[in-house]
This record gives sequence, C-alpha cells and structure tokens, in this order.
Amino acid sequence: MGYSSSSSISSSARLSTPKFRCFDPDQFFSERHSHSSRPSYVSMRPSSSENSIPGTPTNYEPKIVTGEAGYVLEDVPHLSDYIPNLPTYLNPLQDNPSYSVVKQYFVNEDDTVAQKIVVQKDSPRGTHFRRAGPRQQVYFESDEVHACIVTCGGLCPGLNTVIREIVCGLYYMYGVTRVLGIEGGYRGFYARNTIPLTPKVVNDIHKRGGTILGTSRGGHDTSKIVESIQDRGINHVYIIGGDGTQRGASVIFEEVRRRGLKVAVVGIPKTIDNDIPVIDKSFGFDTAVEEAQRAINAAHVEAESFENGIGVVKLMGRYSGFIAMYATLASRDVDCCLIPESPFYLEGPGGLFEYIEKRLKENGHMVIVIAEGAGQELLSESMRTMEQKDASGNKLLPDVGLLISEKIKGHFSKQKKMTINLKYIDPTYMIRAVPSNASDNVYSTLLAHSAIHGAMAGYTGFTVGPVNGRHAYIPFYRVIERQNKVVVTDRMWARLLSSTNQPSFLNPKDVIGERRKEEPKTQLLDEDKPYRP
Ligand SMILES: Nc1ncnc2c1ncn2[C@@H]1O[C@H](COP(=O)(O)OP(=O)(O)OP(=O)(O)O)[C@@H](O)[C@H]1O
Ligand SMILES: O=P(O)(O)OC[C@H]1O[C@](O)(CO)[C@@H](O)[C@@H]1O
Ligand SMILES: [Mg+2]
Repeated sequence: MGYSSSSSISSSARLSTPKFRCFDPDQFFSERHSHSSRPSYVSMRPSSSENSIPGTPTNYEPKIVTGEAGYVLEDVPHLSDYIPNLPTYLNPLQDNPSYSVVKQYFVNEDDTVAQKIVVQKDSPRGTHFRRAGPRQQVYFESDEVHACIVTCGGLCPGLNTVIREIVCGLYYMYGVTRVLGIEGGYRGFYARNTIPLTPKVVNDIHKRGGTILGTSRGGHDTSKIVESIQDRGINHVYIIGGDGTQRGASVIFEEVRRRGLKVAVVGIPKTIDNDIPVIDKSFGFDTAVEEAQRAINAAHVEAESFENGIGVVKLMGRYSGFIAMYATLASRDVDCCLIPESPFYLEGPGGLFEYIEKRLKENGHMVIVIAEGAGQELLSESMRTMEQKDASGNKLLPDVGLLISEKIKGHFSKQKKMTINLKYIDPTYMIRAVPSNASDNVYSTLLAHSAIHGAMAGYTGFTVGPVNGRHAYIPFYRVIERQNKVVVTDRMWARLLSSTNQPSFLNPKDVIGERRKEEPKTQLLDEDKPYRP
C-alpha cells in the first residue's frame, strides 16, 4: 500500500474536523507558493548508497511529496494514514503556564527542515524532513496514553537522561501518568518485568551512567513484541538505540501498522559511534569524546616520560571512526589516528613503521589512537575467516590495539634493534559507561521532547534528531539504509592529517576518484552544517 494525501481542507477546518493529518499539498502550495504549479506525488524507494546495509526491512512505500524547484519532502507515517476518522484534541500545552509565554509555540503544520543548507542560486531545493515540535492538535487524550520506553544495544552516556525526560515530559507537558519501563532491551517485552516510571522514580537518574532499564543485544521477536504491546494496552512506544535498534523499531512499526493499531512507534537514536546517518550527531558522542581525552592524556604522559615512548590508545568505533577522529582533533597530543575508513599499511615507504621511526627521531615519543574497527586488513586470513558475531549479528572484532602494539614492538626490537617503550591503553567501556556531560544532557532533553510531541501529534514510524540544528522527524528507512562514516576525502579528515602530520595512506588516484563523487556521505563532516541543538 502506498501513502497518498488527497484532502484539501483549510487549517481552521482541520482543527475541528478530526479526519486528515496527512501532508496537505493543496494548502501548502496555495498558501506558500501561490504561483507554483500543483506538486506531483511520487511514491518511490530511496536509492541505495555506498554504505547501505543489505536486508534493511522497509516493506512500506515511503511517503514522498514533491514540490516546486526540486523540493522533496520525505515525510513520516501518521496514524491517520491507516486508521480512518481518528478524533483530535486541543494540545493541553496551550494552557501550560511555562509554555504559554512562547510566541508561536506550536509548530506550523507545514514546516519542514532542509537536509542540505548550502545551496547555489540555481540548485534544487532538495530533500526535507518534517519539523519536530508540538502541534496545536493532538491525537491522544492525556489519560488515554499508555507509554513504554525500552533501551537496546550498547551503553551510551545520556540514556538515563532520555528516559527521565520522556517520563517527565509526558507528565508535565501532557499530563500523562502511565509510563512503563521495559527491562533488558527488546526481549524485555516478552521475557522480563516492567517498571512503572514516574517523575519521582526517574528524578536523579540522569546523574548515573548506563540505563536504569538495562539493555541487551539480540532477542528481537517482532510478533511477541507487538503482542506484548497489544496485551498491555500500550499506545506510545519509545525505542532508544543505535542502528540495529532502529531497524528493530522499523519492523515493529510495520507490524503495528499491519495490525491497524493506534500505536505510535518512535525511535530515538543512540550511539557513541555516531554511525547513524542524516542526523547531525547522536547523543553521548560528545561525552565519549571528552572522556577519551583522559586516556589520551595518560598515554601522552607515559610516552613523553620514557625514551622512545609510544602510547597506543584504542577507542570504540566498530565501523566508523568518529570518536577516534574527534578525540584526536580535540587532544592535539596525538601523532597518528587510525580509523576503519582509512586502510593503512605497516611496512615500506609511507607506511606506519616508517612514520613512527620518524616521529621518535624528531620528538622522542608519540601517541597513536586506533579505532576498534581499524586495521582489519592487517588480520591474518585465518583470523578473518573465524569471524564471530554477537547476539545481534554484529561482527566481534579481534583486539586491534593489542595486535598493532605487538607488531610495533616486534618491528622495532627485532628488525630495527631499537629500544622502545610502548604502553597500550584500552579505555573502551570507560568512555561510554559515564553519565552524560552538560551539553549531551540538554541535547537528550530536546530529543525526548521532540519524540513526545511527534507521538502526541499522531506521527509514527520515525526517528527523531537534529538536521542542521533543527529537530526533525525522519522516516525509519532513511536512518537504517546506511551507516554514517568518516569521509577521508572531506575537510575534517584533512584537518586531522594536518594536525598529526601522519601519512594519508591514500593513493592520489583514489582521492581524485572520490572527489568526483557528488553527494557527501556524512553530515558531521560538512563544515557548513554547524551543530546547534
Ligand atoms: N534487522 C533487524 N531487525 C530486527 N531487530 C534488529 C535488527 N538488527 C538489530 N536488531 C535488534 O536491535 C537491538 C540492538 O541492536 P544492536 O545490538 O545491533 O545495537 P545497536 O542498536 O546498533 O546499538 P549500538 O551498536 O550503538 O550499541 C537488538 O536487540 C537486535 O536484536
Ligand atoms: O561489547 P559490547 O557491549 O557488545 O559493545 C561494543 C560495541 O558497542 C559500540 O560502542 C557501539 O556499537 C561499538 O563501538 C562496540 O563495538
Ligand atoms: Mg550498532
């Protein structure tokens, strides 16, 4: 079934007629583009990209609206798309003394957020997402809402803040009192107990690392999960997790929609790896980068205190090297940063060993930061074939920090007969088990609020997050179709290379080939997209 929007009713009529909440193109284009021609509707699958993940479950047609000058809205599903005649209610926030002072507190129904904000005179307007925020009309009455929250995947600073702010936001903004915490990730829906969450229960949890709900990998049984949602009478499902979790949320949404349930399914992106595309960055990332500074500082102190001291620090980042890159850029004590996106080699001219020798001669010590997914090409054939996976199907990687440390020691002691003092620091879990810092706390609060407003307004099947600093509702398929990666031909990686002076390990021919590719594959690296939560 494809989505389509066909109603043409004025906004005042829509306030009192609780029928359609789909994007209304007639109104949009008559009010804002009075000279424009009628937009055309297309229902299309997004094209796959280089980092796309095979088997991504998107069995529904995306809801896409096109407009003038190349405007495209990749809209999110709405409960009224598949449930007719849903009543709407005035948003209780309009009587809330804290919020009533805000001029234009409610988001205009037609507001959208542009994905690309650096444009030229003649460039098409491009892709947009629906702007997040409170709507004047909501699709749930306060006492009708029965919400649940689940956290899945690895830990991330800020998980407890998001939980807290969903509970408090629902309570204080919308008067919702029934919120359940699902214990232990997806499998908790059918195999574990639930925890009733109130503002009192969650009051100071943001000061703690981890998640008060517990988390897990694997255990996603869609029909059991949806049955549990149905049996418990849950109608708001807030799912906090990384790329795998968002894929799980997408199939839950599809099943909910197939069963015709009035249940809003909302994803809140979580990952210290920052590997979720479209959004500016994920919560917890800043905190993790900050925490990584401690390990790098320690490595630097150790390295500079010994003759030919080398400090090696391994940081998380299974497929994307954002933490390593940002921690390196922030520190300025790092001489070499190795990430999965930039294959490197050890021996010969331009290789890592040659560079280490040069740095030791120049400076007497050096610090190397390596992301856990880097250097996989250095693994022996046998190590690669005995690939192991975790319960969610993610590759379990051998300890590349240890491997590289051993190789460096072997090279300098056996081949170069040179004494080096290498200290290997692996702070892996330390950078994600901490509570979130101040800026991640504020960011997590906004995410929780955007999620709540979207669910109350009847939107579903979306992930919430900032796009160019403006919070938006992004259809699941856009955040699960590929992973966000460091682009090694972008300016930020160039800045890193210039700050460390390390070799690029790149063949100049590859660089020219990369430059020809038009679309930037990541948001963080586009310097024209500042992060403004
Ligand atoms: N394709 C999928 N369909 C349904 N469920 C999935 C899918 N991929 C992952 N999941 C479920 O999502 C949950 C979390 O997945 P995963 O362990 O990959 O972590 P994540 O959400 O990617 O977080 P992170 O990698 O940042 O720690 C698991 O319970 C897993 O079973
Ligand atoms: O050991 P765990 O809990 O599976 O988590 C490790 C993984 O979690 C992450 O931080 C996020 O996916 C990865 O960088 C890392 O490989
Ligand atoms: Mg993941």
